[in-house]
Amino acid sequence: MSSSIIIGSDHAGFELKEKIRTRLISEGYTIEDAGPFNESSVNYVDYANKVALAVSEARFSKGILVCGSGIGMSMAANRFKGVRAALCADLLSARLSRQHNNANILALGGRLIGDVLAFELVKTFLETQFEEGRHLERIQSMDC
Ligand SMILES: O=C(CO)[C@H](O)[C@H](O)[C@H](O)COP(=O)(O)O
Repeated sequence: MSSSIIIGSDHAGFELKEKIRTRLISEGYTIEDAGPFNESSVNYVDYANKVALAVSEARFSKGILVCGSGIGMSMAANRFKGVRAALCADLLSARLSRQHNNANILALGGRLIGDVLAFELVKTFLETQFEEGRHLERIQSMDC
């Protein structure tokens, strides 16, 4: 299924972002790359803001953010209304972030996980549906 996704990183996540972007394009996804476009040191908050604003404004349904640990990206992204960014490093967390939390941004630690796990995390995140029901009221109570 083709879908429009926005992706961003900092310098520490650049290499993994490029690999994820290439893989998703090959699978038929339309990808907006928020940058950066080289490995020069940058402020991860700048790129978290670009991706999170795009998702918050519903210009993209999902986003992917990659930095060294994923922590800073998730912190920054979750400051935006309507954004539910999940930092994941295992497949069950990635699945539950979608089923229970309707996460719309996946944060990854480019210095902490390998390519194979990263691809599986992205696949799980993009292909798992939100279960709604009891979870919807909980999310709505976050007023986000
Ligand atoms: O989560 C982060 C910031 O809180 C990321 O890991 C950054 O990529 C990391 O801090 C960058 O570190 P660097 O020493 O400036 O490369």
